Amino acid sequence: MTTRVRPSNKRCAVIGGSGFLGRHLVEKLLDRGYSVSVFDIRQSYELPGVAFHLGDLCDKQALLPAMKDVSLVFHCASPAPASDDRGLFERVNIQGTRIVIQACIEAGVQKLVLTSSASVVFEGTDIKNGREDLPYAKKPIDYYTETKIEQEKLVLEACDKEKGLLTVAIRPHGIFGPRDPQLVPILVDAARRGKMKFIIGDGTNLVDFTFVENVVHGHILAAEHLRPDSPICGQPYHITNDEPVKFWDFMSDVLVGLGYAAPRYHLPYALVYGLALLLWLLALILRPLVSFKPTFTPMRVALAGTHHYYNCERAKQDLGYKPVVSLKDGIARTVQSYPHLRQGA
Ligand SMILES: NC(=O)C1=CN([C@@H]2O[C@H](COP(=O)(O)OP(=O)(O)OC[C@H]3O[C@@H](n4cnc5c(N)ncnc54)[C@H](OP(=O)(O)O)[C@@H]3O)[C@@H](O)[C@H]2O)C=CC1
Ligand SMILES: CC(C)=CCC[C@@H](C)[C@H]1CC[C@H]2C3=C(CC[C@]12C)[C@@]1(C)CCC(=O)C[C@@H]1CC3
Repeated sequence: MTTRVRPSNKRCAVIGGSGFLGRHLVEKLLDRGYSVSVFDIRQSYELPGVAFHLGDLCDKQALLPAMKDVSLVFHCASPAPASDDRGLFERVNIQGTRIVIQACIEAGVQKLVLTSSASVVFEGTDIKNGREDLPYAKKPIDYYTETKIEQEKLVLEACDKEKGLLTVAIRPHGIFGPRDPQLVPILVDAARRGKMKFIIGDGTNLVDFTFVENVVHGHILAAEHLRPDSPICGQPYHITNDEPVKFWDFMSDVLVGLGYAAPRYHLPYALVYGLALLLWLLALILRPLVSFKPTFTPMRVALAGTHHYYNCERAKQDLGYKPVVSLKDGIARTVQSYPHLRQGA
């Protein structure tokens, strides 16, 4: 007879642990006394107490060693939204997530926490104080979002108390913070190329930007509340800073903090959206001949010119969630962490 070793409650694996959010999560888990295995396609750092397993999450045989004796798995790997590669998103976010679930079951993992996205309900039009019961977007704004929807459904449907795998999904929005390779670098690049002079629309649209440590806090609370008798099993949770801010005020605070001018001139939303759509179509038609990536994509214009903020009451009620870093402090810490992106650096 073989006796199965019961995995320690403090052993976990972070799939995507080399990425922006993943690394912050790993650091906090270590602080809280967890031992951590990272599974990622690349290794971006070294830390005492972290075992790296490199591979593609679509390969179950590569995944299984990272889950050995692990009771809790965080899945926060995804191709970057900017890659805009439908085949890659489908392979990694949908087929790969099926494989992650199978591997969890085979390895005897008890809890799976998925990093989903609040954008799974966003169709490019206003969302004000959206709750988790909004329907999934019927027309998602891009392939990334389309596959994040399928990914979330797969993970939540896999929650099965009988089989012993409990699942939950965290839906963050607009994650920012030190080491983010997307938001601040894209913004600074646009500013340096003189493209941050304009405000799309009237500049009053409210959006959630969430400091990375609050997102990490939400993930750990979800993991620690995930028990067979808990109402959170198989549910999605919005995790935000709970301080919706005008999109263009946030952009201005970051730009001014780094020594760049704030955007000043207004452009009508419909005009910019129309132009972005035209450019996108042109890039699609010309793809066999030339490859160019416009800065203004319809998706980015929609994100920059509409309201999209979410209610996180459910996380407060069920997880005891409360942001641990305010928006003001989050922006200050972020700005301070990018000395190389300052004007003139
Ligand atoms: N950043 C944001 O504002 C938001 C992010 N999210 C979600 O949060 C999660 C983390 O995002 P973020 O930290 O910003 O992203 P990152 O790209 O920084 O991190 C993702 C990590 O996963 C790795 N990865 C990608 N494909 C595979 C694969 N096939 N096998 C193994 N590892 C892989 C990436 O490697 P490589 O870099 O080489 O591709 C990277 O190290 C994602 O699921 C994202 O959808 C949700 C809402 C908002
Ligand atoms: C809350 C949330 C989901 C934020 C999205 C983060 C990014 C998508 C944005 C970060 C920098 C933004 C940006 C633009 C669009 C949205 C971002 C990429 C523009 C391209 C919008 C058009 C411009 O005027 C230039 C902007 C550069 C920065």
